[in-house]
Amino acid sequence: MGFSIALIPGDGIGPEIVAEARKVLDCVGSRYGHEFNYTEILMGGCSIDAYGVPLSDEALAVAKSSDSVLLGAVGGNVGNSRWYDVAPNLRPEAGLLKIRKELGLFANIRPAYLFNELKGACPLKEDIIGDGFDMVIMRELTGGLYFGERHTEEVDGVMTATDTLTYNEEEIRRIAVKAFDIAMKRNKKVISVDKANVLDSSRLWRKVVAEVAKDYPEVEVSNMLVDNCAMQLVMNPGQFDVILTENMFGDILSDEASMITGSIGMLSSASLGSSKLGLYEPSHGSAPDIAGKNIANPIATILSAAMMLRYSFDLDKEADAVEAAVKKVLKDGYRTIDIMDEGMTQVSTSQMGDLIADNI
Ligand SMILES: NC(=O)c1ccc[n+]([C@@H]2O[C@H](COP(=O)([O-])OP(=O)(O)OC[C@H]3O[C@@H](n4cnc5c(N)ncnc54)[C@H](O)[C@@H]3O)[C@@H](O)[C@H]2O)c1
Ligand SMILES: CC(C)[C@H](C(=O)O)[C@@H](O)C(=O)O
Ligand SMILES: [Mg+2]
Repeated sequence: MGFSIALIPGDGIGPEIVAEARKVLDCVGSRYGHEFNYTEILMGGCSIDAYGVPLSDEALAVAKSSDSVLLGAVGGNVGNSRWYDVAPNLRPEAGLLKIRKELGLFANIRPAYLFNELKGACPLKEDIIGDGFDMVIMRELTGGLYFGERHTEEVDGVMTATDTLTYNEEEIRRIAVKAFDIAMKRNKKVISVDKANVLDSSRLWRKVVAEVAKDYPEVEVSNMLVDNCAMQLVMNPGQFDVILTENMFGDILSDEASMITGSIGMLSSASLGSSKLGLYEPSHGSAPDIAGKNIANPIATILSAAMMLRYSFDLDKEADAVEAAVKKVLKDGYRTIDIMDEGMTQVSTSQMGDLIADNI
């Protein structure tokens, strides 16, 4: 079968890791008889340099008309880059927020899974990790602080900046439904994470989640405050199956969870809406500190491509093949530097991509 993929390499390590995911997809294509047609588009700093905007209308139109979108990462060194000395909607990250909003991708699924082979790269003690770590963060992606009204102004001679956090019950309901649906396919346990001791939006969040829970009597549901959750993740990670949370809490907690899997270079993600069109990207950023060195871990992007096969194209056995190839390569002892451990063989970004592709 043929599938169209909008490919967004982006900035920093983006082009390096996307090239490896494409290599793996091409192997899947020839092994299983599918044709993946790529159209490369610019987003982020590279688009600002070329067109003066982080995402052009033309690029957005290509993404909208594709079967799926695969992204590396966008952005540069925030404290030290010409891309950030401008209005917020002209910064590299604005392109990412725009594509998420325009494509209606309100559900960001971030699976945090510790491969047995990487237990040595996990910073937690063995007795804390126990049998392993396998959970999903269901992060709301098109609401909250990222999309609220904001401005900076001088008030009584003092510079004052404002961001607003708004959720309506429809936005909460649709992401809660996604979380409960995924829990039904897993261990039937949802922990909804909020800050209901302080925020009105979190109080509404709790109320709506409780309503949705009534439709899923088999799912065990509880609430947890976000600060406690940050602590519980490192103290007792095994208690989590599905975390359901709002946009910014999910952003922060997913970076934390990634380290339990060994490295942020292991955490894949899928951003979905109500159609088959999804955006697939690693959870990490453009890593300017290691860009251009061929040392970045491409596995998060490769596993994101596997999620694309599964969710956007319904190619389950092909997705299984990619995940199995990643596991085999780790089992054979190959590691990029971020997950390197004693007695293992260190490989580059492109060597890791070759090894995974060879194992499809
Ligand atoms: N989806 C995205 O496009 C996305 C996501 C997060 C951050 N960003 C952007 O990326 C830029 C850099 O942000 P940051 O430095 O805070 O976060 P980052 O995730 O880019 O990097 C954090 C640390 O993790 C390391 N790292 C990240 N990915 C890695 C990989 N695949 N293999 C090995 N090591 C890896 C980096 O070297 C760095 O030390 C910022 O402009 C930020 O806005 C973009
Ligand atoms: C770059 C930034 C806008 C983005 C986010 O916060 O959503 C990133 O950190 C992520 O996790 O995808
Ligand atoms: Mg993030």
